[in-house]
Amino acid sequence: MGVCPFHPKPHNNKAGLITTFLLKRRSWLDGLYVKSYKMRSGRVKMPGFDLFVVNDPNEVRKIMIDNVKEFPKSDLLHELLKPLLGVSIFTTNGEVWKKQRELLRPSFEMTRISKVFDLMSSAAADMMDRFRKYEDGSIIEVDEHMTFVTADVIFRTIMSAKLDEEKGKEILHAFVTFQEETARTAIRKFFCVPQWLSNILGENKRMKAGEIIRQNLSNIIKPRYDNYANDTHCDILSSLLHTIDADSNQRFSFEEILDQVSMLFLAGHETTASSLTWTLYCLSLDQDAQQKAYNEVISINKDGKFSISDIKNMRYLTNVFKEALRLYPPVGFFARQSKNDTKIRDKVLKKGSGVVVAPWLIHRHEDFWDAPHEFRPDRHNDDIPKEKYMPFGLGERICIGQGFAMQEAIIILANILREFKLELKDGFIPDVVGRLTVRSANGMMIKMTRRQ
Ligand code: HEM
Repeated sequence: MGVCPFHPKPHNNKAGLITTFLLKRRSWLDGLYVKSYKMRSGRVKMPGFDLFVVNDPNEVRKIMIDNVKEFPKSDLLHELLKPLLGVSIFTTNGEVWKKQRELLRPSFEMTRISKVFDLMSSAAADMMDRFRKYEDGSIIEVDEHMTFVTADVIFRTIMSAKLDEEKGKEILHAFVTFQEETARTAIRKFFCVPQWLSNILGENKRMKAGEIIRQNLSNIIKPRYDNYANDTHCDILSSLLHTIDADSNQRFSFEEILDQVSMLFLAGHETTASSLTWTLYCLSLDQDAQQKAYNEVISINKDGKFSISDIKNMRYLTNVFKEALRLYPPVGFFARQSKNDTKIRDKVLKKGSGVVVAPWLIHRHEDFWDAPHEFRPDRHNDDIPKEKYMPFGLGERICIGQGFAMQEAIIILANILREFKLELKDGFIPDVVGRLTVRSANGMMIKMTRRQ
């Protein structure tokens, strides 16, 4: 038996068009219904878009691995994220994507070296100092802390810069606005709301938020770009600055580098922050799992600085994190489109139709899991087929930062658990919303008490 963390209750029946519009404007999870967690595939018809949701493992394999060229990343996703990410690896396709992935690969090999581990550990140490400033037993909104520390890790590892608290607040606030407005823009596009109305309803606000984030990143990157020959840093930005494009034999332009860094900032902090907040939530609900994780952490290292091998040996804590990723996959859906007319199961798809593989549904599918909504870290003692568990994606578009994120998450969790006992604030229920990532709209209120 495991505890059953909160998730939005699905509707009994498929909602009508207007209801769908109103519900999904807030969160796409609000539009799900009971059958969504049982079906192998389903079709969502909207005035401006035809969408196929695919849960069936064989079809998922075709879309994400065997036939991946037929199901590129969606143009709509690219268009929606462009104000922030420009033309970067997360949304590009074909040769452009291939080249960008090649360009970034060596930087991520760097994440295995101890320098990155040390940078993550120092960001975690600063986070612990922030927690220690609260009175013992305070109720703390931990989501804000997880967002800050993960953004700080990205700043330190990618740009060798510490995230300053004031600037941090400005960037993270702009990012929340960007997320909320992007989800709304998507729904407006599905329902053919005209562009002029969309601009009034939030599109301008969204553009402004994207600009604020890019301007802040640009302020750090530009001096280093202009003076790249003397750049002695050993970070991901430095490797981007020194890379020569094999085709043009030129350095990457400032805009190209800004696009990649903005993308790494988005993909690298938002997802990890979401997963850490949900892990702290699950551990606060499941005191037995928390005690087991705590025992493991102190049996490995009671009071010293954690080493890379300490972190690797935290098997149970890793299972806890994986189980939180199952229940609350930060990237709740993967957006693709069909390149040609095609067929999925018995359904005919027209060229350009939207195809969605949704870990949120697959990870909670009734045919694939026992007690799908329960938190049971021990499930991960067994191998789980990758078509049924894919928090980091699948196939050639799999997350490039997976190793980075796993290492970072365990460092942060181990530091918190060793020093604090976590309990959910009495009566607190998270407001689970699906936007670009799966987050709690009312934060995460946790009582943190010092362990003696
Ligand atoms: C718990 C944390 C994370 C989760 C759950 C996660 C999840 C994912 C998923 C599901 C995808 C594939 C999306 C798709 O196929 O549509 C992806 C792609 C990507 N992620 Fe992550 N991610 C995490 C952390 C990170 C970090 C820390 C970085 C970088 C510092 C990163 C960088 C990327 C990049 C660059 C891609 C695009 C890869 C490509 O298309 O070739 N991610 N991530």
